[in-house]
Amino acid sequence: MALLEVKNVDIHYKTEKGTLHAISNISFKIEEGERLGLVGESGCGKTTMAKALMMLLPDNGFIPKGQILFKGEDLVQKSKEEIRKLRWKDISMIAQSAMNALNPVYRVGDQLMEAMLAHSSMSKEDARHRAGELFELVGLERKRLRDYPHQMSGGMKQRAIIAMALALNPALIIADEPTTALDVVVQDRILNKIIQIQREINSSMVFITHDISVVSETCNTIIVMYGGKIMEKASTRQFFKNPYHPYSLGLQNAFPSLLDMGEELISIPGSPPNLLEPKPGCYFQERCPFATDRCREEAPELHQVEEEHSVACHYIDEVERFRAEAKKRESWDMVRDRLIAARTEG
Ligand SMILES: Nc1ncnc2c1ncn2[C@@H]1O[C@H](COP(=O)(O)OP(=O)(O)OP(=O)(O)O)[C@@H](O)[C@H]1O
Repeated sequence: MALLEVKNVDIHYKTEKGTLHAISNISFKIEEGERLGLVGESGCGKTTMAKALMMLLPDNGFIPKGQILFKGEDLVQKSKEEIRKLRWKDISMIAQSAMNALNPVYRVGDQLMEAMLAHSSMSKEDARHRAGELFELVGLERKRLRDYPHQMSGGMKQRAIIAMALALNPALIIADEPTTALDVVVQDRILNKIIQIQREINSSMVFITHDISVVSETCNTIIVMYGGKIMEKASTRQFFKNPYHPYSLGLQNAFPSLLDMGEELISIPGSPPNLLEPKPGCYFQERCPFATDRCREEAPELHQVEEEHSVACHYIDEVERFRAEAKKRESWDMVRDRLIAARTEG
């Protein structure tokens, strides 16, 4: 049995303008010790998915369909109290704005101990000892336990938050852009630290990022999301060697560290779909250089293309041509022209 299995999940938000379909029919599994990267542009539903795994959706968010099975038990059906017991101890989260999550008027060490005492039967003495160990583990001096948040740099605060997320050896860690707010050198060090600890405690991890180059370095498996749907799902190795989906090809063009020296950066023209009024067909078709009438009418299912590699595109047989053409700037310029023409007509 997988540690986590997300099965046919939809997530909606009630808004003044109607129901927003943030996640549509998403399924994936995470095995013990696996690191899964959820990737996509802003607004594609990554944070919504992460919050759902912690059952921390805002009040207007709900799950009308599907199951989130953690160790075989459906989190969607659990009571608030049952979920509260799982948080931190079994599933923990390093949130996007984690650094601001520390309470400014309490010492950081006390906050760490409090989190441990609230979610386990540890004695105060054990918690104090463990807090010291954790600080050292994330690369902070023990004496920093006595600091208030304002006495720490951004990187130190983020390390303290990571210590908190790892305190009770959770089986699943959800890291939502855990280093975005930090400078690049610190980012790298902290990412390495998170993975080193994740390996030591053999937890599984969902790693959320808009930057696929981060996934290439940190994850075993990758899911590319677009408009709240899965476009491509593969082992990281497969994905970077043999990407299929035109959106994945576009993302790979847009990240410098994945390109060979000298290749130019090409961004994907246009913006993600309006999820308040989802259109039929493939969500990516407006921005896809290869879209046909079929793509405008019929939404593609996820097809398996290789072992543990699935793609939601009608034209997987044409992947060789797509790969060659997606490398050319003209292919994407043509999309830009098409979008401008559509806007002028509209
Ligand atoms: N509380 C909310 N109420 C209404 N709509 C929301 C709410 N939170 C998110 N959304 C919408 O749900 C969709 C998915 O958003 P989400 O934040 O999950 O995406 P994301 O990929 O994590 O983006 P980012 O990287 O910017 O956080 C977007 O269209 C967003 O506007």
